[in-house]
Amino acid sequence: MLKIALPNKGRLVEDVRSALLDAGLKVRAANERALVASMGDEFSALFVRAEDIPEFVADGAADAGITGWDCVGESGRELDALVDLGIGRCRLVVALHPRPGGPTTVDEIPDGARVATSFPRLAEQFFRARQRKVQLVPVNGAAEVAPHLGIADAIVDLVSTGSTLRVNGLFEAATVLESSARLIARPRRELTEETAAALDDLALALSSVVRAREQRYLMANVPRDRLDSVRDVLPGISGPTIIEVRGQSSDFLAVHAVVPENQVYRIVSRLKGLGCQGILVTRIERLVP
Ligand SMILES: Nc1ncnc2c1ncn2[C@@H]1O[C@H](COP(=O)(O)OP(=O)(O)OP(=O)(O)O)[C@@H](O)[C@H]1O
Ligand SMILES: O=P(O)(O)OC[C@H]1O[C@H](OP(=O)(O)OP(=O)(O)O)[C@H](O)[C@@H]1O
Ligand SMILES: [Mg+2]
Repeated sequence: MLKIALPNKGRLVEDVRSALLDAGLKVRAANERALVASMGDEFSALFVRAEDIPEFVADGAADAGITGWDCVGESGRELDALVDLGIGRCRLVVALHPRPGGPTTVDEIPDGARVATSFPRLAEQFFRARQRKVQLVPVNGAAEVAPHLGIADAIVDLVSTGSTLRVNGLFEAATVLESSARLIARPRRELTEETAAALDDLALALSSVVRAREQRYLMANVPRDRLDSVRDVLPGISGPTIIEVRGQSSDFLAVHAVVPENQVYRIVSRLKGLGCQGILVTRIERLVP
């Protein structure tokens, strides 16, 4: 059984659970606070803090893990990202407090400025690369209040909607790292053949889920004489599937296609404009090209 380290609380828990479920892996925990659980037939889940997961995987306490890329970067450990799950999207940023004559860019941050962060390693690397000599103030969370408490001049923290920064009167000056949750494992050369093969299966299942989430399955009845125009609107994976409709007026053909989720809105109105009828859009569970 392969051991997969998963976040036990916080932002990633629900989305990770649902991605695994869509991949066919149901976590069967004895109770809410259990630290281990079985997951499908091949895996067991180990619930730990998101930020500890890279260490656990790197040290071999778990065979793989799912956690934020920010946590992996901060750990400084050599780990491979096998799948980007596209969840827990956020950015690690440098944020500043607006004040007259104060810095508005990273290059204007003066030597000796104090920077509050719970990402000291990534922050240190970032400022070193920009030749800024800042003084890091390690905090465990809520870095945004540090400038108000007078203990820091800037912060390095995670942002997604930007509302926490806004509420605290800070503005973004630079991006340190783009993050999302990844399936991680030790470098391939360190894995046994058996472990590598089981992880390939897991990576394939999860990536098929991620791909499916970005796509929709679209069906429509298309006027036969508009087929060429419809083909231009519907790319599909390898072009739309075109089906003769038995019993229906021979003026129509049924067309099925896989289309990007963010284009469904535009495609449906264009199909309508071409005289298509009975347009149906459904979710896809998994997509293996
Ligand atoms: N605002 C956000 N939007 C999207 N993803 C986020 C956001 N904040 C954090 N994350 C992601 O979720 C991961 C875990 O963060 P989370 O806040 O759940 O735990 P934590 O801050 O490490 O611990 P704690 O439970 O003590 O808050 C982060 O490492 C990051 O990858
Ligand atoms: O840009 P926003 O959408 O406002 O999100 C950013 C906030 O989210 C995270 O904190 P979280 O809510 O996880 O609380 P925490 O500080 O306890 O981890 C992060 O540390 C920011 O404070
Ligand atoms: Mg947090």
